[in-house]
Amino acid sequence: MENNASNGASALAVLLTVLSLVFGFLAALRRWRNTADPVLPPGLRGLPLVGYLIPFLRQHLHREFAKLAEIYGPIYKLWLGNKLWVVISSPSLAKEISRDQDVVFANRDATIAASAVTFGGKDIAFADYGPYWRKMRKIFVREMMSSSSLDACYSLRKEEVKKCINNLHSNAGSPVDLGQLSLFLLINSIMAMLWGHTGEGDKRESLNLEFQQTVAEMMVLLGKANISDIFPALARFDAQGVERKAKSCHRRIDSFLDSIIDRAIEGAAIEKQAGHGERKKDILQLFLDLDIDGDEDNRTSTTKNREIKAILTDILVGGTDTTSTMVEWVMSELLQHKAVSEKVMEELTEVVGMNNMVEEHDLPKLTYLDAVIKETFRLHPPLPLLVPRCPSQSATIGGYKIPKGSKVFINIWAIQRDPQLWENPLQFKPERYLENPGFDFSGNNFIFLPFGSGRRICAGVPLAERMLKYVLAALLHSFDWELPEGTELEFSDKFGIVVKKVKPLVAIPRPKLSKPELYQ
Ligand code: HEM
Repeated sequence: MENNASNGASALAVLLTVLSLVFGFLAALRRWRNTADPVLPPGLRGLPLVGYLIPFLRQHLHREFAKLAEIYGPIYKLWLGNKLWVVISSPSLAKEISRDQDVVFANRDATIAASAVTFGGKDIAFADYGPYWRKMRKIFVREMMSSSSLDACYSLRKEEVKKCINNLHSNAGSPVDLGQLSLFLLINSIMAMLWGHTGEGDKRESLNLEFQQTVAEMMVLLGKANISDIFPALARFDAQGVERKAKSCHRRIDSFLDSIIDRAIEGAAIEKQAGHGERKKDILQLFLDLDIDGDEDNRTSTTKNREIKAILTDILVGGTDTTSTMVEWVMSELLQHKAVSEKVMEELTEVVGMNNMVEEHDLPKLTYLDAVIKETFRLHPPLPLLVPRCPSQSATIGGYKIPKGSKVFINIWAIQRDPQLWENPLQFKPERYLENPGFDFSGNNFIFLPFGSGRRICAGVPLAERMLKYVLAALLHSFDWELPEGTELEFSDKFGIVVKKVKPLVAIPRPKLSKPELYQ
């Protein structure tokens, strides 16, 4: 009996020991899990809705984000409706996103306006990361942005720049809105490169003008803060009419591109019949000749045209407003900094001479102008938050959890003005790039990322670099620029798809080349 009782007591003791060990182990595991499981980044919680919306609508998003980083640190979160936004403001975290975990963060989160104008995400900028995006990006970079393709359409760019310089010369002494002038110059040059030969003909000028205006309208819509993006439940009301207007722009662009493609196909067929030899191709003709899919027989021409139209739209959207905005910022900084401006002029005189117009082959020798452009990119990046990324699965960044589907912004505006990374960051000092040549647009130096980084880095860098430098060199070498009497320079900016000057830069050109014939 006694034996039985003592056996029962020891069995109970063993059971209790085992149970306490199991519970202890489980509790330890839970504690370990709690510390090992990353949490969401710090940030705003439960603020009244308006608290979130005010910075969003105030159109100073990059500045508001930089202020919040001072409170919450280099990675923080914001809830907008049920959407999680994560803002990154340090080079090491930018590297984690766009280099170390590039594939996970290689998706975009297209806004309603962007979806409406990108042919259902058939473009490069908003296509999901995957085989389609890889194929289109490869074609774009290899066929269009290669040095030989860009050299081949130089004459088309040059003609537009010459026309612009000639017009300015005819109206010399009158004030010019430099942002507008360069936007139309960029749209014209890019249209010339895209379908320069196809677009020839009587109706070209009027069609181009109409198209120019539609593209400019589309830029405004793409940059507009849209409540429907924050609260998808409200999207069907399209309260601000952004979706309706974007679709209307898209229809006009679509039908314009259709007619251009039809004319290109007809033109090529006529030339072939007439037995004309190969003539120089514009980008559209290059594209039409390409076997985009490697499966040409099984695809309709409608699908192929849709893909071509999506890419043409990308080039127009990505390449015009960004570059023309930079022309305006560089010109503003030069008007503000006379000593810098004089050095640029000296370099142009030495490299190009007063008896010549600038040519693209002069550009590599203009190293000081190059530094001026970089310094302007640092202080006024046209896309201060890049194009937001969206993780395709949950990830850990800086020890914090970033859930799948969040919208991730890299605030390069804040990084490029951070006093811990840059000496006297608010000073305009091009010499920093001469002293330290380790800065370029490749996205490898994470304190300087005007074109982004990683696999979704800007696909148009080679063209952007050439066009920006060429247009600036031509404007600066052909004219002296001065502000109209009584006006002052102003540097405040406003957020949009591209961050622009609030007050447009207006300046007066005074011809300075040795002979008037040079302007013809
Ligand atoms: C000053 C001029 C320009 C600036 C500052 C600029 C900047 C940018 C930035 C920051 C991105 C996003 C990069 C990222 O997510 O890391 C981007 C993407 C892109 N840009 Fe540009 N860009 C410029 C000119 C151009 C030009 C001239 C073109 C076309 C010819 C172009 C085409 C594109 C395309 C297609 C993408 C999407 C790339 C992708 O998602 O794979 N850009 N650009």
